[in-house]
Amino acid sequence: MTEQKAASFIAACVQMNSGRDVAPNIAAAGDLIRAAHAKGAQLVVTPENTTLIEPDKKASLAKTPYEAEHPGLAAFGDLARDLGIWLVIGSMPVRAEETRIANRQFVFDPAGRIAARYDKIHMFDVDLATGESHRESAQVRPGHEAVIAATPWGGLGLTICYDVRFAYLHRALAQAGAIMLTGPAAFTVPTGEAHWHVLLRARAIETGCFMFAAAQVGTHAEGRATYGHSLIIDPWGKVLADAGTGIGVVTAEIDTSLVKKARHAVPALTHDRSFTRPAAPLSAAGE
Ligand SMILES: O=C(O)CNC(=O)[C@H](CS)NC(=O)CCC(=O)C(=O)O
Repeated sequence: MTEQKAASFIAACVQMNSGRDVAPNIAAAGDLIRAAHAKGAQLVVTPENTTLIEPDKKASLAKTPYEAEHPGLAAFGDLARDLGIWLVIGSMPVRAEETRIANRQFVFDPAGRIAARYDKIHMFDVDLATGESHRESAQVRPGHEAVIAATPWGGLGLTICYDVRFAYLHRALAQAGAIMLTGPAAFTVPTGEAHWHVLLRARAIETGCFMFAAAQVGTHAEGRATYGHSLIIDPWGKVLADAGTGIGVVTAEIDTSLVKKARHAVPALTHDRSFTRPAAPLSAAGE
């Protein structure tokens, strides 16, 4: 894959507050995607779980059809085609097997075809000090494959939410040809306040990639809250857009020549060294 193609374009992140019913979420996302297109966006990214945030696991399974029957597929494919844009649905949960779902990202090309799919690899299984607990792996079948979509502007590496904490995934994507990364999310408020900006900026800086991180925001069903602050970041780590805590759309002009510039200035992506894993800490007494 060549590193640079068409030089410059407008990208957008949609920030939304998805609820527990699929149809209104598809409609709300559609309105925001149209608003992004009206601002000139040629690539639009929506948050994790765009089509459903249903805390009840039984209900969530029941509301999550297999991909072929999911109304979001047709709706978003048609929308991408009607607007003539590259559309990334940050994730749309789909049934993967009888009792498990996949947290799947879809890239639609301007003809409305699926250009790429990615299943979230890292599962958010945590117990926060605030009492908030998540066991994503109880219902989600994790992915095993890193994916890069080919766009007219260059490779777009796909990640989802908690993946942002795993630098090696982003590094692998960049080393395999990504010059841009997606990082759609439904981040918690406490981890967002402490970690969101710094994690995303670090991934952009380490990889010399643009980062498009569209986020869920506000209060969802059963009091679940998400952090918002959708970000567009350049390869030097500069925040080009921050959506704050409202529902809406942010855009930024993406000058892909900045990728080469950042990687030329600091070629860390090509400076990997191999080393043996540490066997164990050295004893306090010393050797
Ligand atoms: O819960 C749902 O309804 C849908 N799933 C999500 O929102 C996902 C998995 S639980 N959220 C995250 O990965 C947050 C990561 C995060 O907040 C962090 O890494 O700090």
